[in-house]
Amino acid sequence: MSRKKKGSNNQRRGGNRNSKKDEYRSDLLAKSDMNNERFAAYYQAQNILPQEEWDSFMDALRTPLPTTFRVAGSRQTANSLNATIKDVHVPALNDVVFEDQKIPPPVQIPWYPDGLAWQFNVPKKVLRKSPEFKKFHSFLVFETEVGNVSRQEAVSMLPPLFLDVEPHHKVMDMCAAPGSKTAQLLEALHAQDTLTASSIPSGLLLANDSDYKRTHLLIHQSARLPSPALMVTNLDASNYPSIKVPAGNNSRMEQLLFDRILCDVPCSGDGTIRKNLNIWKTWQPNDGNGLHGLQLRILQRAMKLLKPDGRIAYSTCSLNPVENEAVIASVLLSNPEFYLVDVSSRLPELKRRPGLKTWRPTSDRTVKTTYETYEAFVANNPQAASTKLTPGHWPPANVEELNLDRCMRIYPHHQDSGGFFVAVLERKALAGQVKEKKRAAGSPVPIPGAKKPRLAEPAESSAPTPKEEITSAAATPDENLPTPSEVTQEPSTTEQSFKEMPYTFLSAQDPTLLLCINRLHLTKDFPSSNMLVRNPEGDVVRSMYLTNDIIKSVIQNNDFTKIRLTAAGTKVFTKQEGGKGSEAQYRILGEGLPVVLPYVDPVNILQANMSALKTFVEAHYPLLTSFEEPFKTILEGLELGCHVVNFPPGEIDGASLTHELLLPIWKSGVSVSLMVDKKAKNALSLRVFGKETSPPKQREKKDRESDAPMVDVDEDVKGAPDDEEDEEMRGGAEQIVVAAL
Ligand SMILES: C[S@@+](CC[C@H](N)C(=O)[O-])C[C@H]1O[C@@H](n2cnc3c(N)ncnc32)[C@H](O)[C@@H]1O
Repeated sequence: MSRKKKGSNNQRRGGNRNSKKDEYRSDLLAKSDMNNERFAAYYQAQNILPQEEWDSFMDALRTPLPTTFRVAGSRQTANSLNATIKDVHVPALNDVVFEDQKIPPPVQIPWYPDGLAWQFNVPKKVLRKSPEFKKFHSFLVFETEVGNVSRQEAVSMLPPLFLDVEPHHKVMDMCAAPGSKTAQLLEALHAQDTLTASSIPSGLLLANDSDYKRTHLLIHQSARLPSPALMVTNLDASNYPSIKVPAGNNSRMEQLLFDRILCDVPCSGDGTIRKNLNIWKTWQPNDGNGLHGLQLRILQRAMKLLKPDGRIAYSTCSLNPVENEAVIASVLLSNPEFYLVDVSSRLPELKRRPGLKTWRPTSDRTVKTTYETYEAFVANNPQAASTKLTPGHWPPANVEELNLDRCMRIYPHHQDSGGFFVAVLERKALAGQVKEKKRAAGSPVPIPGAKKPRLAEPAESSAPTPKEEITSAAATPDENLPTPSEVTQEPSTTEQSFKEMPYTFLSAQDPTLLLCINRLHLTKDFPSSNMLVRNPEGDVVRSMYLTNDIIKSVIQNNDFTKIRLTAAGTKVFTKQEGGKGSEAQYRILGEGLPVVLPYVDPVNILQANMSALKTFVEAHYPLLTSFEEPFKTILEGLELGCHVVNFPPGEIDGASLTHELLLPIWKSGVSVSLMVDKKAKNALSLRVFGKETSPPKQREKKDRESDAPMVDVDEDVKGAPDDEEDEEMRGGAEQIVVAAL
């Protein structure tokens, strides 16, 4: 393969950290090298498209994928930021001409609800050099950092949309990392959030991934929408243990079953070939063949965890029927209480093709031959038994009865997207459960490698006693982790020993908790019995987390020395050492404020204005004397510690705040500071005042350091990756403190 000249971008972005990815960047691989005879022969044999579409399909695969993003966050927040994109940014990009060429502005993806997803196709050079696009690009970068924008492939946004999640649903995301779809599910659970305050959903989202490092990436990502209803586990989804919860009001325990389950399974990922150019070089049919068994086991397990009338979305970013229709056909055969849902009238603007009813697997790397039936394959391959191919890789005899045409295939040339597959399955009402039990003993399709799932034991045994408290968001995402499409290994969760901290609920009378509630002026209805800490002694050492009732019940009734629980609830309070001479106190974390806000006594919320906001944003530790009256006197009269400030909409010097903003501050002796991390502050400054904040001046820093809080406000932000290329892998700032304006 010939390569075009290497750009200098790689060096600029920090040496060769991304060398593996950059090697295959679209501007480094000539179109003429985007060929793979095996790929073409295989998909021609599968008849995935009418012959007349083949050339446009292949052409689309050879063109770079447009940039797509989703306006994230709870509904009101997202709608508000979306209006800014539509009414401010897009008009400014409407008439951009670059090197004599008109550059098209971003457009809304037509099928995405409420126009919240966008797409644009602009060369990097334009993003760097056109002042209008440069400004828009900075806006996107900052909003992504604070979690208001999610750079996500358009097709990857699809599966959660078919689940219709509601705030009371119990939802499971079986293969969740790095978490772009988890975020969508969380947003749906939090549909009732307002611009400034978070709701506490009665349902839950259990997000799981078998890769430990990627689980922490997931935790990092989902901290963009802090939720007391989120739990993260690190387990093999194909063998996921049953979770116990009390049955109604009596003391009997029953298995927790889910209303909605997402199975976005590991796959060969050839639908991502437009951005993962190495697939051109490496593709061969056994990639998909080898994953079929794991995909099947994960989906089978999901089916056992689903409530009657519940719904599953199964998805892959692969075009291979062996990973798609073959998996669906096999599970339908062994679970007759399930059926494929006809979703053809949903998202009417989405161009899709029905699922296949015939396909021809092969284990021949060169794809010289493919086989219509398993029997034909065995007859022609003496080594058949040593391949990963099973009868379940082929269409079953009753394929016509399964409605496989209800599956959705998304092809790149139809709407300039990646390739994708989604199937929506529902479980029939209760009578089906009886059938399921009868069938379980002799399911017609053997599932390669299937194990009996473990049952969670009652929470009797004590948790391990690690030395230090670990905050759930402390992981540093690893940029060299494989992208989802590259995950082709059988999972192993046993590689790392299980060192998670225990989860201990505080007594509502815990003296430190009570002190904290008093100092922060929280109302009596604050759910103090749902506060947990994570350290072996169960004492308040540093941070306190809030969960909803169902997460509390799950934690209290299951043995988490056996279920690898890596996060639960959301961190709301953390200890703040005082400056010189003042005692330590607890403060509301920026990310926790929306959750705590409904319980902050309104009389204790300080009222500020645009001038105060400007002072807070321009300096890092502004002196009390730098504020205008009457806010200056209000600040001077405050006790030291954490307070909440309300900035109502307003204008100053041409800058405007269009929605109310509530932020935590910390008052020290002579200065006061916003308790938001640098990135959030930058995004706020850019949005309201049109400029970034400046780094602290040496002088300013020196003058105030004796007065400033001992812990920097950035203490909770660790290791956000800075690779803008890979949106699925991209983490964001951990604190979502600034709602969209
Ligand atoms: C396609 S990716 C998921 C992408 C994710 N849903 C998102 O939207 O960000 C597949 C994920 O499955 C995980 N995985 C692989 N084998 C697994 C297993 N046996 N159990 C659970 N997760 C598994 C991988 O670590 C990977 O993160």
